[in-house]
Amino acid sequence: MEQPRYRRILLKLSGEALAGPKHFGLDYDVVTEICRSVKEAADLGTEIAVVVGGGNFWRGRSNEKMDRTRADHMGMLATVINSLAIADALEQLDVPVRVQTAIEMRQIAEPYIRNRAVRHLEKGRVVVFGCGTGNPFFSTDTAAALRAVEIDADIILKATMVDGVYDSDPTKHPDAKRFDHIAYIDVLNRGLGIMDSTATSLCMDNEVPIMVFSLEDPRNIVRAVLGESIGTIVQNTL
Ligand SMILES: Nc1ncnc2c1ncn2[C@@H]1O[C@H](COP(=O)(O)OP(=O)(O)OP(=O)(O)O)[C@@H](O)[C@H]1O
Ligand SMILES: O=c1ccn([C@@H]2O[C@H](COP(=O)(O)O)[C@@H](O)[C@H]2O)c(=O)[nH]1
Repeated sequence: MEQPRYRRILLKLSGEALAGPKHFGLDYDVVTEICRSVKEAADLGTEIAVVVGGGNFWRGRSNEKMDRTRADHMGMLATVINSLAIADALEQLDVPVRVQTAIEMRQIAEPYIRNRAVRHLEKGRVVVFGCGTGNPFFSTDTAAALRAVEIDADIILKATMVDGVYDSDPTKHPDAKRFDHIAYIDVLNRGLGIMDSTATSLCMDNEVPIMVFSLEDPRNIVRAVLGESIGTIVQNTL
């Protein structure tokens, strides 16, 4: 059997990608396809924690008329909807899974308890972290960075709408150039918007590498876990 490159990963799933062709809300078939690849990756023996975005429902910063804190609370709730959908699809595929939320909602999910999350991972359960960091003015990328550091993940696999980090936003600049590798400091100095600067800084300070790759083909998750060169690696040393 093929060996996974990483002992423990933090998989950051784009919320937007879960909407599929409808571009809003959840497409359960898309969620299931992604979860098939998560199962395949888990079967390789790598421990998997998941943080999912909420962009398929709501992003606090996009709603300028609202009070930002309240809008961000709504965004965090959106991540819980996505987390529960992922948990459901994984369970239907017979993958053991637990959801933990940064804001308590005990009737729905476990509260986030770091040691408990690690224990779940050691037992081979996928752990899905909902509600981001639990604080407004942050993003799920920052939540992914924070949880990755807390659980001592080897890498953040950021599965998103683009196939890597470019020298400018490729959705706005079709001639943008993709990097195979880039240093965190260059992402920050060039102001590249693939992740927010808080998330990038947290990864840089704690030396957690990030692999950015496209979720258009969900099997990229398996390729990434096997250490194949897909997308862009962000780390300190090039
Ligand atoms: N330099 C860049 N290289 C690659 N993508 C970039 C760059 N600058 C901006 N982007 C944008 O970043 C987006 C990915 O980041 P974003 O945080 O929006 O995704 P996400 O975390 O998958 O979102 P969500 O979970 O909220 O749906 C891409 O779709 C792309 O438009
Ligand atoms: O720690 C966090 C994480 C997220 N939010 C809010 O949720 C939405 C959705 O997250 P994305 O990372 O944009 O997918 C985000 O726009 C925030 O409004 C938060 O407040 N705190």
